[in-house]
Amino acid sequence: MTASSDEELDAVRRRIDAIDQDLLRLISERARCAQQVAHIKTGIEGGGVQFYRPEREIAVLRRIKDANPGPLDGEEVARLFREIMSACLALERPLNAAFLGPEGTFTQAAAIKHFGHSVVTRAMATIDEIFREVEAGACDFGVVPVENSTEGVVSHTLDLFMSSPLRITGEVSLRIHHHLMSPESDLSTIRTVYSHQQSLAQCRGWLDRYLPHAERVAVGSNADAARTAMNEPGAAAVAGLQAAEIYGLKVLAERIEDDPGNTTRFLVIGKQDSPPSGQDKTSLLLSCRNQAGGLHALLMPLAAHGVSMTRIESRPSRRGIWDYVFFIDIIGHRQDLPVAAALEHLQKESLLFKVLGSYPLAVL
Ligand SMILES: C=C(O[C@@H]1C=C(C(=O)O)C=C[C@H]1O)C(=O)O
Repeated sequence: MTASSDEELDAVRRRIDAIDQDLLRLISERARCAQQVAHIKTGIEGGGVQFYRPEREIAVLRRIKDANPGPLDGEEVARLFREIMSACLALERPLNAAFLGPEGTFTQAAAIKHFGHSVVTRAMATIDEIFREVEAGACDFGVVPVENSTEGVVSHTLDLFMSSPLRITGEVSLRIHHHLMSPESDLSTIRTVYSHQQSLAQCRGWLDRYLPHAERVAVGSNADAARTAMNEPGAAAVAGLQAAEIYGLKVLAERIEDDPGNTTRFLVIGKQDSPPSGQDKTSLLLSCRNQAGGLHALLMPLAAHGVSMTRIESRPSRRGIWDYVFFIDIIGHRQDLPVAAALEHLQKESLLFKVLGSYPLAVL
């Protein structure tokens, strides 16, 4: 390196150091503003303060993405601001979120993607337990898997909504990469593969090809699988990278999912409703009369008011053999005029009518 390029490098580094000082000062100033917000909120609302405002956070992230001058990618800057807000909110009051444990599951990764790293994540053994903890007020929010792009819907989660008073307050999509990990170093020694049943299904092609003789054992979660494999000779787990790190396993094969676009959608559940953010989604639980044209009558009001439906799932209601309920997602907030009109109309057509929640479309 020449003397002049050395000097040039030094000059740029000094500039970076000065910028970091400015950033630190600005971030601290922002954090003090968040503290003031907390103070004002407590004054106005007294005991029942809602510190976390999802619609406000989403507005901040959208604004940042729209104003982003580059060269950093929009998603990247939004992620940085997600973390700044997470830390500022924790100064007001730390949030806690129940997820499907143990440590290292994709549900935990989804919780952190949604709330940022300052959220306190609490591992639960089952999806039922997540609902119960949030219902009891022991956790502010819960994060539950609801749908996978290759394996379809997580029906247990949908079933729990039938009897729960909780609301959907957000959604998170996560790209899922599966890895084969083991205490062993050689693929040929693997006799048992542990994983969650959905993950085994998502890697079926790879497992058929490379481990055709290994037994596949379904367990409660991917992280459980990693923990089990840790102490068992000849065992391997299919799980995410975090699990390999937490349980000290060697990654024998990376990204073994059959579909490279493999994505899982998670729902954030809580007691509070999210106010309109301008770009929202509403989830409904409906059931119609068991007669010809029943479903058609349910969907008519949506079409009549120009409301788009993005998903429909049917589930047996467990009340009678032919009695089905429908989980429907539509675009718009329940308070938006066309949606409000469609919902009023729908309610008259349905036997069972429940708005599971209106929540902002995910930014990250
Ligand atoms: C600062 C506020 O409280 C929280 C923190 C936010 C932030 O750091 O930008 C935004 C929304 C709230 O979750 C607020 O309500 O404006």
